[in-house]
Amino acid sequence: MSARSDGSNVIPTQEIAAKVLAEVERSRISVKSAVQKLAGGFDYKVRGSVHAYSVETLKRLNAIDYFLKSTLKKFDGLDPFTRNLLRIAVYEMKYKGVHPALATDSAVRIARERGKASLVNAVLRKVEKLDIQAEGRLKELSLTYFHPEWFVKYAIELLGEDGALKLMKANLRNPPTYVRVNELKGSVESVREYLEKNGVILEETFLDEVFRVKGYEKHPASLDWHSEGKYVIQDLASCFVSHALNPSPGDVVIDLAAAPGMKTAHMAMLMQNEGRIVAVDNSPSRVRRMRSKLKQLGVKNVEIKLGDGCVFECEADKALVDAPCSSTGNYASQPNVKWTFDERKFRATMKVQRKMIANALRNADEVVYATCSITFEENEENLLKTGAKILPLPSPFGRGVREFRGVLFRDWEKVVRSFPHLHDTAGFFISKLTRDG
Ligand SMILES: C[S@@+](CC[C@H](N)C(=O)[O-])C[C@H]1O[C@@H](n2cnc3c(N)ncnc32)[C@H](O)[C@@H]1O
Repeated sequence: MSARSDGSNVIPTQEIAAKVLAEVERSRISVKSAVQKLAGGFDYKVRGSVHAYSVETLKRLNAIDYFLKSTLKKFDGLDPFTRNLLRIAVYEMKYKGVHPALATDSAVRIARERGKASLVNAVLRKVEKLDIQAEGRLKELSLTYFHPEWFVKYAIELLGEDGALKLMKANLRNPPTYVRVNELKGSVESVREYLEKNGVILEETFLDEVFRVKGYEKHPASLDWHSEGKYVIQDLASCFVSHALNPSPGDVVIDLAAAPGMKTAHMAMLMQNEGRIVAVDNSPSRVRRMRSKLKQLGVKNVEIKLGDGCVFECEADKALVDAPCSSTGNYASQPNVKWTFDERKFRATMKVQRKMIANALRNADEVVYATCSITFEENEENLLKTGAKILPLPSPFGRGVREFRGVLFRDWEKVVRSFPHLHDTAGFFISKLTRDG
């Protein structure tokens, strides 16, 4: 822990969180990676508190920036640290329940070292007196529920107003934590016993190897067996994806968007480390992460390939396309995506998704196509456009969308959807395909 220059020993959570947000903005890395990079030397409680400050601020970015832009015309032109320090202070005074004078004082103290104390003080004193005055229903919902206007409109069309509001509220909660036992390294019973002995309260799910964490003294990710790869933290709907493909020990499986390897590792476990999985991804840094993750988890039947999943060739029995997507089902754990995914990225991503589906069907007889997106276009409509034959999947969650904006999807009862507000999971779409005819 570094002492402050004024001699106090207070850990400057706001200061580190402002640095984390500036880093997320600059290098587009996740909050988790930025916290690791900038607060890795602090104990897990400090890291947890910096993470919470950063994530909670990011979740409400549109409303926080509304206050700041109403007060300071040149807000976007500020240096990244000061801009994000102001955001943290506004989060504290408007949404965290910190007394405005206290939030302002701590921000001003931090800004003083950088010669920005009077600016920060003046802005925050004005913000304190401001309320949101939204014009129109969409804008009002957007600023009240902290989602972009286009998403509010889209979610209302897809789910009705009641469903959309419930989804947006669920996106603001901390996502539930699920633990998946890695049976390549330990039995379900031994891991369960270990976690319970360490004060983790577990609840069974419909999958034998997955538990929901109901409470803990220390977060399961901070315990030794997690570093030893005996279990991973993985969303329940994400775990269902590998079961949907149902790989057997003798199979050859191709995973066309594999990094960082959570589902590859799960499939390796279901295959008891036998057969062969070819795991492809086009991101060198994510492939590096996958390599070390698979090693940590004791996975031995995987060939890792840096390549383009849209064209990669490998004859296989089964293929998984866990496609790059808008992450609209993952806003609870990745709130920064809400503010960065635009129309151009949507179009480019959907093109990749369709190419990957077509390539998977060229290489394998059975394909599972999954996304963590809630949009009809990335899911049901993509399947219509690729002309694949859809095989029925059992659903532990809900079913697909039958019709959206005049497009009919007849096979809606064969595919699976999960939603944060309905199933306490990320929003996933999961489907099983084969070649037509
Ligand atoms: C949803 S993530 C995959 C998560 C992974 N299946 C898991 O369970 O850990 C999508 C992945 O697709 C990769 N990707 C994007 N475009 C690609 C392409 N053209 N070829 C291969 N991989 C691609 C991204 O780098 C990212 O790792």
